[in-house]
Amino acid sequence: MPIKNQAIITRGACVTDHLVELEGIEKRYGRFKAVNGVSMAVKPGEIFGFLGPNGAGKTTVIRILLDILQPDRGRRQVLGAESALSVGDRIGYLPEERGLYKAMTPVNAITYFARLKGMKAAHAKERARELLERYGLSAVADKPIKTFSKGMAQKVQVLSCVAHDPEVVILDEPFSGLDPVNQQVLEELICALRDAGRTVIFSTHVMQHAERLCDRVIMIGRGETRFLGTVDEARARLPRRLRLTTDSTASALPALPGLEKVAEADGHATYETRLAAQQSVQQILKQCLDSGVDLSGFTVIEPTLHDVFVDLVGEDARQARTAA
Ligand SMILES: Nc1ncnc2c1ncn2[C@@H]1O[C@H](COP(=O)(O)OP(=O)(O)OP(=O)(O)O)[C@@H](O)[C@H]1O
Repeated sequence: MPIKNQAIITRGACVTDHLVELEGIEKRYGRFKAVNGVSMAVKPGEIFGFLGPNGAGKTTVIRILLDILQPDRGRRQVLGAESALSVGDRIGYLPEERGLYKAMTPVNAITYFARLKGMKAAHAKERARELLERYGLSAVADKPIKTFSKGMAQKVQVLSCVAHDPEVVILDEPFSGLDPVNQQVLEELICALRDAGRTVIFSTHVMQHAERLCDRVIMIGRGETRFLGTVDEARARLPRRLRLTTDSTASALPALPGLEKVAEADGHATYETRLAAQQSVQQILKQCLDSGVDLSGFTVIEPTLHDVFVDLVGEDARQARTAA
């Protein structure tokens, strides 16, 4: 299938190398401001993560992007168009609310959605069978969806939104409801889309998926951007930590930044300290040995995207829960 992505899109007099752009998006529901000044841009071929706790505004922003909702303020463009509706055949969208015609078979459902996006019937059916085979559903390809588990039906819905080979794929919480094996299958599908030159945007609050898949992420908390950048840039926001295991007492340890006991078992205690950006681990170990500390182990802990999420939007999540 030909790759339709254009590296550079001309929009009126303006040239942009972004497939998707949002600028200063604001949205109120009544008096409640759900989105407050979100700006972001997605480049061709990127996997881009929309991250945030429940109620952060992810679905609202995605719906604004797709012209399903109107913003109160701000500008958007998708594939060079001001309205995603005018380039709908080049977009694949998995909405947060799942829904398929239960009496249909997966082959017919995928064929139906591909035809709505402009594919010829025979080609759409061939593509449906090929996808079902590739993603482990060929044995049930001709069974009614009403006999499927929730996860199987969700896989069919994901395949329905990529069957027409869209340039941009937008998936709202695609991993929710899938077991670990099918989460892995979905990760493979997202990587296959990226390898074929497609652009994928997905929302999630499970950081491990974003950490493994995303080139860049936006973290939203209570409608506001808390972070925008690469996964490495996100992780670099937090210090590495050094974990030390010893049977010496805490008072024997040298004064280390943020030192705290994190575990105790069989006469050994484990402590953690923060490492400064360029600080050498050897230097701290030497300090310990010079102080007569009997170390039985040490580990350097790199911050994860989950740690950054908790640090940046954990408070937003707690406040949203209190307000609910
Ligand atoms: N139609 C609506 N009317 C009033 N408030 C709404 C409406 N839709 C969403 N909201 C509120 O706007 C905020 C953002 O909702 P949104 O669904 O965009 O968040 P989200 O990040 O996708 O959340 P989740 O991860 O739970 O799906 C929430 O506080 C939600 O209650």
